[in-house]
Amino acid sequence: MSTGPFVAGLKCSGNVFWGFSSFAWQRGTLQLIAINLITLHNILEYMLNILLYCILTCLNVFFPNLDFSWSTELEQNLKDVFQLSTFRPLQLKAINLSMSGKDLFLVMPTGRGKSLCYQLPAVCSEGFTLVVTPLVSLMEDQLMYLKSIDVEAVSLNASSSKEHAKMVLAEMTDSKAPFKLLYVTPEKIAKSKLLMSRLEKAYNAGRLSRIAVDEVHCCSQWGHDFRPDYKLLGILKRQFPKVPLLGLTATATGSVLKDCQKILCVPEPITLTASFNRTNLYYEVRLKDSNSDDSVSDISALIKERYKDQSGIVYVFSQKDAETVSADLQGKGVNASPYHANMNPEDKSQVHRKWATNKIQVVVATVAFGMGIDKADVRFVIHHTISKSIENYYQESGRAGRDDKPADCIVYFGFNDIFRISTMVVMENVGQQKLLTMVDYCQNVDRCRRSVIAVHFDEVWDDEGCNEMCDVCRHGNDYITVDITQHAKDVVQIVELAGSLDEKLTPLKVTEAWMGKGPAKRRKMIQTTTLSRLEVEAIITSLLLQGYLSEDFSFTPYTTYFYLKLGGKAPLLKNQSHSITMKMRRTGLDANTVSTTQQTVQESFSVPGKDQRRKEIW
Ligand SMILES: Nc1ncnc2c1ncn2[C@H]1C[C@H](O)[C@@H](COP(=O)(O)OP(=O)(O)OP(=O)(O)O)O1
Repeated sequence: MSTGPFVAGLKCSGNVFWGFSSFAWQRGTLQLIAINLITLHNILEYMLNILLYCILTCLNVFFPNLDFSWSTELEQNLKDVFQLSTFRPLQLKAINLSMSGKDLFLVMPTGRGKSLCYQLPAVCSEGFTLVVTPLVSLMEDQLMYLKSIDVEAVSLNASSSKEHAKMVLAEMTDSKAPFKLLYVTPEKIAKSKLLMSRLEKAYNAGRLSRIAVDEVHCCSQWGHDFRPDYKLLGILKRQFPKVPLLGLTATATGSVLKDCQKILCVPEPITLTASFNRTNLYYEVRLKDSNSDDSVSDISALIKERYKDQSGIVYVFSQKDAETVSADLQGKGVNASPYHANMNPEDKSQVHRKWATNKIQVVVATVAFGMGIDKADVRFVIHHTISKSIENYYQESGRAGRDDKPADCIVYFGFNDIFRISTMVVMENVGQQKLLTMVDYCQNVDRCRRSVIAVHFDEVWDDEGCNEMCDVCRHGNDYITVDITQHAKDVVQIVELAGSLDEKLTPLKVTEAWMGKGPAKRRKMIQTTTLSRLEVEAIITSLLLQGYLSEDFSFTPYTTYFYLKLGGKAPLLKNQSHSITMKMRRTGLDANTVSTTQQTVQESFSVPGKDQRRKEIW
C-alpha cells in the first residue's frame, strides 16, 4: 500500500509552516496531525481494499454465473475448443476468480477437472500461462491432450533438446508467439537462470498471464508427496507479484495449504475446496490373515465374478509384488499385467495403452501407476497392501468411477504390511504419523469410512449421507467393545522384558512370544494368550495406535528393521484403575473369546489361569 506522495506532501507543508513560526510545539502538533491523517488514510485505504476484495469474492463465489467481460469468450471456448457443454462444480468459480486476478488454491478430488481451471483461462487470456508440473509424463499427457484440441502448448524439462529450449525461450517474449501454455518442471524453475530471466522479460512485457502450480501439496513436507524443488517456487510470486497464481491439488489438509501459502509467498489466497465425498465409490476393508494369506485368491475370485469384464487396478507394495501378484492372477485366469517404475518406458506405455483400450483388464501396479491416469470406467481399485497415508489412499482409490457410475475401493489390511511400509517411510518427516492414520482407517470398525476420509480432509460429514456405501455402514454394529487392559499388560511385559535383556523384538516376535510360539532362545516367564492370531494382531495394532507401544527402527547398510518398544502411554498400565478398550469386528473372531458390547468389558476375553499362562519363550 503506497503512502509515499501523501507523506511527502505533509512534510513539505510542515517545512513551510516552520518557516513562518518559531514555536516548536506548533510543529509538533502539525506532525501529530499529519501522522494521524496518514494513519487514517492507511486505515481507509485498507478498509476500501478489503471491501472491494469482499465484493469481488462474493460476486465470484456466490454468483459464479454473473457476466464478466470474459464470460462470453469463456462459454464459447468451453464449447468450441474443449468440447464441453457445462462446467462441473467449482470450475466456473475458480476460473472467474483467477480471471479477475486473484491468487487461488483449488482443492478438488482427483478426476473432477482441475486442469480446465487454468487451461480455459489460458486460452482466453493474452500471453501465456506458466504451468509447473511435477512429472514429465504428466506434462506429456497434457501436451498430447491440448494438441488434440488444437491448443498450442510447449514444455521445458530436463529432456528438452537445445534447439527446442532455444525456440521456446525466444518465443516467450515474442508477442506473436502462438503458445498459450508453457509447462515446466519445478527443477527448471530452480535451476535455469535463463528461464527466470526470460520469465522476467515476459512479465515486464505483460505476457505472463497466470501461474498454475499443479499438485501444489508437493511444496509442503506435511503433504504426502513432498518434492524439494517445490520449496523454491516462492521465487515466482516474489519476482512476479502481479501475476495471479493458481495452486491445484486433490489432497491437501488446511495445515498443508497454510504451509504451501507461506512457501509460495502468496499473501492472501482464496481457497476453494470441492467436496471429497465421492458418492459413487463403495469403500471396504478386508482383513489379510497372516497365517494363510489368501488375498490373491480372494482378489482373483472378485475379479472373475463381481468384476467380470470390467476394468480395474490392483495396487501393490513393491515392484516384486507387482510381478508376483500379476503372475498369480494370470495363473488364476485373470487378464492382468504388472506396472512399476523399473520397467522400461515402452513396456510401461504399452501396458497403459492396452489397459486404456480394454485389452488388459487389470493393471497390477505400484504407485508409479498414478498421476495422469485418466480412465473413466475403472470399476474397482483394490489395494493388495494398504497405502502409506490416507491422502495416498484417497488419490489412488479415486481413480475408480471417474464416470460417476458405481465403483468399488477395497483394501486388504495385513498386520505385517504395516511394518513393511513403516520402514519404507522411515525417512519421511511425518511418515509414521500418516501411516498410522491409514492403519486407523483400516482398523476402524464403527465409524463410516467416508466420514473418516472427510474428517481427515477437514470436511464436515454426516454418516447418514453414506447410503451404505461403505462396509461399516452396510454391516452396521458388526463389532464388539472389548477390554484389553490385561492383554495390554501382557504385551507390554513381553516388550519390557526384552528391553531389560537388551533385546529388540519385531512385531512378529512379539506376536509369537505372546502366543507361546517361536524358538525357545531364552527362558523367561511371560504370560501367553489363547487368543487367535487375528485378535493378537488387532490388539498389538491397537496398542501401537493408542501409544502404549511405539516404533523402534534399526538401520543396517542393507535394510531397516522395525522393532516394537514401549510407547509413551505404557507407564499408565502400572496404575490399577487404568483401563483400555478397543472395538473389534465380530466377524472372524472366535466366539469363545469375545463378547458383545452389552457384556461387561472384563469378560470380553477369556484369560487363562496364571499357571497355564507361564511359558518359556524366545
Ligand atoms: N466440465 C466438464 N465436463 C465434463 N468433463 C470434464 C469437465 N471438466 C473436465 N472434464 C474431464 C476431462 C478429463 O477427462 C477428466 C479429468 O479432468 P482432469 O483435469 O484431468 O482432472 P484432475 O486434474 O482434477 O485430476 P487429477 O487429480 O487426477 O490430475 O474430466
